[in-house]
Amino acid sequence: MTPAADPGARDVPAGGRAFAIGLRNRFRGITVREGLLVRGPAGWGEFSPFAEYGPRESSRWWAACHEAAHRGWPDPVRDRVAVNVTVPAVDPDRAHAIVTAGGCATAKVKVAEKGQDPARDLARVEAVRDAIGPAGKVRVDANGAWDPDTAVRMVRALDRYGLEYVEQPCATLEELAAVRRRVDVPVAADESIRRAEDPLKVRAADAADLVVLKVQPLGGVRAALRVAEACGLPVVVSSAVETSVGLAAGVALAAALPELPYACGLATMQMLTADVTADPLLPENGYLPVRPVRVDEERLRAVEADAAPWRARAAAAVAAGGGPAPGAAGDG
Ligand SMILES: O=C(O)CCC(=O)C1=CC=C[C@@H](O)[C@@H]1C(=O)O
Ligand SMILES: [Mg+2]
Repeated sequence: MTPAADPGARDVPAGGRAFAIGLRNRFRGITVREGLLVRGPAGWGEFSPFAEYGPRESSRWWAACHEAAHRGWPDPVRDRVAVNVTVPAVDPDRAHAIVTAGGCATAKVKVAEKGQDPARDLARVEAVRDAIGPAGKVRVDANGAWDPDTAVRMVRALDRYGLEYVEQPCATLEELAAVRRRVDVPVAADESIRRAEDPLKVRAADAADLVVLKVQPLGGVRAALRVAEACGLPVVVSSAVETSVGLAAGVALAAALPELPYACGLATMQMLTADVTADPLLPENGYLPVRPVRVDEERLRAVEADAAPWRARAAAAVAAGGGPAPGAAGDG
């Protein structure tokens, strides 16, 4: 759903509660995750667009928060969701420890970090393969940082350790398609899918074997389900590194998809140093349970931040959502 399609999504929160929670390792250039939690008749919703996102793009994040708080989600077709452990662009020892502690049969490894030597990607993926064992699955995510030649070279080199797929090796659809023709490893589109019309473009360009969908950037669970349907490609649901409140929306999407052939990127609670619930959405034996999340007042108070700037961001997002469908692409 676009924000404009749900008149209720135009309600600005009066009583939202802001949070600021540290990250265990620097991820996507940030060390603190911030956002607003809003309570409605259907439960809690999370509004946590990254700092650089303007009102138009944030309007979809607001629509997702509003859906969670005021409508709830479609019925699940499964009661648990297989997940991957997420490995930031850390040194091999740390990567090994994260995978061992993660207890998942699939690992997603960040590569192509700005300023890092490619040899560090190889060492990190080698350590991850060692930690997860020969039967485990290893996928890598370059966040669009490689040019096609570098992507082909790096994917072939990293595939020495056995890759399940490579996520967003390059920035554009044309580049993804070119890489896809030249490597045997499947290609996943992530940043290429942020708007409702994007999946059709990904298909038309033959740019990907599968797509990564995130609930907040796409404007909610129902909106993401429609994107999945329009796309016709296998879906991996991934988080935007949210509290358990935001993660629950990702789990709801994964639980409602008719097919779920890959582990999802929803085991990100362990990347944060605290949560807002007494019962965080953490994997058990590589799976997240499909269940509601109850906010714990004491835990929320321990990470609470000034809500005024966040209410202002939400108000700006609501105002921007009334216009034409948001158009700015970006990394969620
Ligand atoms: O998919 C995962 O394993 C965890 C989530 C994740 O990697 C991401 C979450 C939020 C922002 C992104 O930079 C990043 C991604 O690119 O997929
Ligand atoms: Mg990604």
